[in-house]
Amino acid sequence: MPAIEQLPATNRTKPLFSPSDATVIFVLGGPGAGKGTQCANLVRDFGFKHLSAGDLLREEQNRKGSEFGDMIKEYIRNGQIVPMEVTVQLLENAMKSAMDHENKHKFLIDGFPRKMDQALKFEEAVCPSAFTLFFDCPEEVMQQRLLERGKTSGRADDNEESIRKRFKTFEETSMPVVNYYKEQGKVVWVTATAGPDEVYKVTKEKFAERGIVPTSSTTVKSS
Ligand SMILES: Nc1ncnc2c1ncn2[C@@H]1O[C@H](COP(=O)(O)OP(=O)(O)OP(=O)(O)O)[C@@H](O)[C@H]1O
Ligand SMILES: O=c1ccn([C@@H]2O[C@H](COP(=O)(O)O)[C@@H](O)[C@H]2O)c(=O)[nH]1
Ligand SMILES: [Mg+2]
Repeated sequence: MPAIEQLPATNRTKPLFSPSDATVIFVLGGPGAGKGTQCANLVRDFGFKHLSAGDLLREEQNRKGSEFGDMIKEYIRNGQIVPMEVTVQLLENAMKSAMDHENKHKFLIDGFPRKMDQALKFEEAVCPSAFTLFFDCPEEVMQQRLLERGKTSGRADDNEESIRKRFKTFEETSMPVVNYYKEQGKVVWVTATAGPDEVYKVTKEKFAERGIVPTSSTTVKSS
């Protein structure tokens, strides 16, 4: 990728894609709320393309020759939000690739936007969002899940110190984004304390209320 100030999305003031080119659903929730878990269910049943901002950043961090690798590593370990130019560009690149090579046009953008500047820039330069799916979960529950996941995940931020920092960033920086969309009536709110199956059941019900149904339910079975 070019230097940060030369990234194409940075200076664009009209969205590259319109809502008729691509459906974008932002997926938010605290660290460990179950965003990735539920996105996997939605991909399986609804045909979405799942783009996790965290996964794209980790991929860029590990890409040989990336000029952003060291910076990303530090931000992630400290639970801070990487400068938005990098994340917005990674998402734009991934969307383009999915549209061109996989003919996918419906996106779950997981763990993004985590900060107001990202929300505004993405919608200005890449694509307006349809709505935000928000998984609401108490900190104690999320902490338990993350510590459990940390036994095997190998993630540099699944430890007590990083988790504490991630919770702080979530409350101070990411919840204002959820509230911004909530004020516009653009949040689908799901309580995520129960087990994964129950959370998914409620998610599907809320999607159905918006007319979004599993792709398999429209498939005509051949005899
Ligand atoms: N509803 C649930 N009940 C119990 N455990 C869950 C539930 N949803 C997810 N988990 C488990 O909790 C851990 C975190 O889930 P997941 O990775 O989906 O969360 P996340 O919101 O994507 O987290 P992060 O913000 O760190 O990426 C995983 O080990 C997952 O298996
Ligand atoms: O828009 C984003 C999304 C994520 N980050 C950084 O990545 C980690 C991990 O994200 P997960 O969604 O938990 O995989 C997050 O704590 C941030 O440090 C980001 O900077 N910007
Ligand atoms: Mg995740």
